[in-house]
Amino acid sequence: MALSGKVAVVTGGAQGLGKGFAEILLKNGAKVSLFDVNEDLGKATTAAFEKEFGTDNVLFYVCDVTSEKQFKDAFQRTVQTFGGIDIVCNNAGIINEVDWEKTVDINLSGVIKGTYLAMDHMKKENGGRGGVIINIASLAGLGPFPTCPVYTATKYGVVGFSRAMAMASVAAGYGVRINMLCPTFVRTALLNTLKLEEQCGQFQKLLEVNKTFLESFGILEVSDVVKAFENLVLDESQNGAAVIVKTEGFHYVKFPTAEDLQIKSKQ
Ligand SMILES: NC(=O)C1=CN([C@@H]2O[C@H](COP(=O)(O)OP(=O)(O)OC[C@H]3O[C@@H](n4cnc5c(N)ncnc54)[C@H](O)[C@@H]3O)[C@@H](O)[C@H]2O)C=CC1
Ligand SMILES: CCCCCC(=O)/C=C/C=C\C/C=C\C/C=C\CCCC(=O)O
Repeated sequence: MALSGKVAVVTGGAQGLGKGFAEILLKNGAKVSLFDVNEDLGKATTAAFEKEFGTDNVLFYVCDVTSEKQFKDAFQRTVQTFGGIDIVCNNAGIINEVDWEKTVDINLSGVIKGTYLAMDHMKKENGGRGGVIINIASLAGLGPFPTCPVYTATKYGVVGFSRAMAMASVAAGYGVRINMLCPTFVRTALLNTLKLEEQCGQFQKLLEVNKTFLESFGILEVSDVVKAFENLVLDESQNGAAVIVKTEGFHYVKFPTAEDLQIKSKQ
């Protein structure tokens, strides 16, 4: 998909990976609407992007992905201003094994809400232009991260939901591709939460497990994941596939496709 002139939404775009995804989309000539619950950080990131990429190309909405109303309004206002949506990246995520319901609300329900709202605007049967939805999972969506069982569950949920939606999109002829990104550890603010008792609760004492995992997988830079993201947005050939990002590089995980399961498109 050529990105120039396309319209993108990135949730959790104020910092970390979301900010990196937004920046590469802007560099490729897309218009980007950032949704984030952190107003101060969101405004600061938007101001920096406006300076570099122009005020007509960036929007920011204060939006908590757990709020259906805020999320719906932010999508609607983006469409009103930019004229449609072609790319959505459901990226907002947290780790909180104590308030684990909040983790499920943001990491899984937030991705489901974001995907359904994106589909409302993008699917061809509603007059949308089609496009791509990239849901940010984790390597912990493909294998267990023992100190964060609920985080792991949400990321497995993101992978399962996205695979099913990718096939539903083919069957229904929505014209929207869905992919998942599964990075190992990345140097962002999220990584610091691993040390915090209020976030990790009973699992905080298993610091040795974290140490073993961190030593085994290493730590990626945001730019490593951004490269994989850019490739995934541009490559239209792999609906329903996940991309793993490790320190060695990135590669597709091949799941059975809609075609393999003999799912036919309505159109
Ligand atoms: N950092 C890592 O090691 C890895 C991160 N991931 C995933 O990447 C995604 C982004 O993570 P990072 O950039 O590392 O985190 P981060 O903590 O640096 O950034 C997360 C952003 O999401 C926003 N956010 C949090 N709750 C929100 C809500 N309810 N509504 C809207 N925005 C909200 C925050 O304000 C922040 O701007 C997450 O889904 C995370 O699970 C996946 C694998 C590894
Ligand atoms: C606080 C940041 C840590 C959590 C962020 C995150 O999502 C990082 C995950 C890192 C590693 C993944 C954890 C478990 C993976 C277990 C097995 C993977 C098997 C699959 C494979 O290696 O291909």
